[in-house]
Amino acid sequence: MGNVLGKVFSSLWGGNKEIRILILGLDGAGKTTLLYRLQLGEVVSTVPTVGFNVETLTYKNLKFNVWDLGGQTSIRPYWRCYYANAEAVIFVVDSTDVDRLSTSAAELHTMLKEDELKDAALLVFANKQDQPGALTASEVSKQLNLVDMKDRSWSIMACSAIRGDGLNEGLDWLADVIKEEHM
Ligand SMILES: Nc1nc2c(ncn2[C@@H]2O[C@H](COP(=O)(O)OP(=O)(O)OP(=O)(O)O)[C@@H](O)[C@H]2O)c(=O)[nH]1
Ligand SMILES: [Mg+2]
Repeated sequence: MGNVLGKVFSSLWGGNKEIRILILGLDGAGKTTLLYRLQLGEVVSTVPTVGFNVETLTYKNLKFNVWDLGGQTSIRPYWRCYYANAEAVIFVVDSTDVDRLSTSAAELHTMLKEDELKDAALLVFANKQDQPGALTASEVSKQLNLVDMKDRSWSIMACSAIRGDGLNEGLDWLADVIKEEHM
């Protein structure tokens, strides 16, 4: 029964349409760790991403095509090559990297000014909550000026890509927003 309903709803939302999602954020924020934690359910060892990783994730009947882009300063200018048709951005922040929160905020707001992303939902992950000294989600939210953001669906979630906490809560929010926009 659940399966039948699932299929009905799945066709209502465009069936197997892949939903393009970008994972962005500064180098070392934990984007690649997060991607593979979500896809494989385990922690992989990573090296700094030069270029991108792309994986398909099925979550709550939605098929996400997830692009994890390298975050080093020299490759951030290439993020914009991937903006077209992105339905959502997952922006990852290292909550212990207090010195670079202003850089993170600047990159976030530069990105959000782009016309191609004007309708994209934004999920911020305040990552590395397993570390001592990690700022809370509300402290990160304040530093990123998220409350000033009008005309966009956004949310922030505290998480640890290593431990896995908070990830499903974040994706639940994203799946609900995407389903609302598709109905
Ligand atoms: N303690 C802790 N470490 C984490 C967490 N997530 C990622 N890391 C570590 O942070 C480092 C960088 O993680 P990556 O996933 O490679 O970071 P990235 O954002 O993909 O970096 P770039 O590819 O350079 O943009 C690695 O040593 C990860 O193990 C977390 O939740 N907690
Ligand atoms: Mg990476």
